Amino acid sequence: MSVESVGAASTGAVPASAEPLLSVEDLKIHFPIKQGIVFDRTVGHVYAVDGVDLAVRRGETYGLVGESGCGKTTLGRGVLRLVEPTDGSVLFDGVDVASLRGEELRRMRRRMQMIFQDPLSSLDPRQSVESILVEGMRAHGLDRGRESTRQRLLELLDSVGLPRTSLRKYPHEFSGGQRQRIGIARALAVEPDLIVADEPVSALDVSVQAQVINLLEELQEQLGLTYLVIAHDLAVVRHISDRIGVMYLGSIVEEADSDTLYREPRHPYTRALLSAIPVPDPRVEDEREQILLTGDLPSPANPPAGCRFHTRCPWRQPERCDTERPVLRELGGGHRVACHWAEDIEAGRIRPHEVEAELVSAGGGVVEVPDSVATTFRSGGGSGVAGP
Ligand SMILES: Nc1ncnc2c1ncn2[C@@H]1O[C@H](COP(=O)(O)OP(=O)(O)OP(=O)(O)O)[C@@H](O)[C@H]1O
Repeated sequence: MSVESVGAASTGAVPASAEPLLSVEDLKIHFPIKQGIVFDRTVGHVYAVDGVDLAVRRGETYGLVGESGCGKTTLGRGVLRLVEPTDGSVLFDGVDVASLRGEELRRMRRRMQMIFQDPLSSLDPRQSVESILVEGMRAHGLDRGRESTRQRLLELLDSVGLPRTSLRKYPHEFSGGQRQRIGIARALAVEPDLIVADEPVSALDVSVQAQVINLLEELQEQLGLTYLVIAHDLAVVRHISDRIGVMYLGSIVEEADSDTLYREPRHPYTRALLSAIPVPDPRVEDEREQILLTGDLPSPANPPAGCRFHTRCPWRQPERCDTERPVLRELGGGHRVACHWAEDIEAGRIRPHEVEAELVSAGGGVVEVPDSVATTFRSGGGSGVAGP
């Protein structure tokens, strides 16, 4: 079963009026770059997360997508306060996470759990499944006597579709998909409200990806969970998300409900990402236009001034794009975009530049470019974001 065979996307399940469980406001996470014999000199910063605003509603799945290195994992870790933010705030259930200390922080942490990309490296190979699951319960005072703990462990195994005989086994005795189920059971063991899932299926065979995604969706329905799902794969994000935020070099450049984002992408970067996804019908595939990005992702240690995307943008307008950083602004219906020219591009008032003399047809062949139709661009480095 491929990701394509996952049930219908869960778009629009949570009303826009629903209150946010998680609000991230102008979050910045900058890592110092140290030099010197004892690394005592700060010579710069990696601007991994550089002004992110987003809100995840209760019961919703918010998908965060972007190419490798754009800051998705750092943002997820910042939300859980596994890394200290440089600036901005993270509100969980209305409480500023940075204000919490000691017991209060520990209690808040129970309510926010993380699922990791590689279950093998996130599970201790020396611990049995029982010990992995009990550890978190014990830390949060949820192991209430031998018999009820055992009952709870069996329930957890049932809920993630693992055999009850799994308790005495060790991570290496399971397949990749089963190990991810152990990771999910470990997160569920402490009864969280929010799960941050960082590339939850990208280390798995395509054949088991859909099973794990379906499991996450079923658990959400049964337990009323809220998800922040981080992925570089647009197909995974589309199928699981109610809303999607597209990240580029430390900030969100576009946000909309899942259907709207795929139907009407308004930021040049999102347009390029979506146009890179192959269409199964070969006739449509041959004829459609593809925007392939030129150049690589700039270094987050030295991001471009103005719009972070201007160095790769086919619609760049020199003065303003090079100097003025666009804010994430509302276009209506909850669709937000950080581009000065979104309306002009949509209306065709601004045409894309011809960045190279030749075009690549989506079918792969190089074609001559008539001057007037320079909407397809030859890739200089690829987007790095996978299609379905
Ligand atoms: N602890 C750290 N110290 C210094 N730089 C870091 C640290 N953690 C991450 N970075 C840098 O921050 C940037 C964003 O990294 P991050 O892992 O958040 O991106 P990502 O979008 O999740 O990419 P990937 O999908 O490859 O994990 C990268 O340039 C990375 O090298």
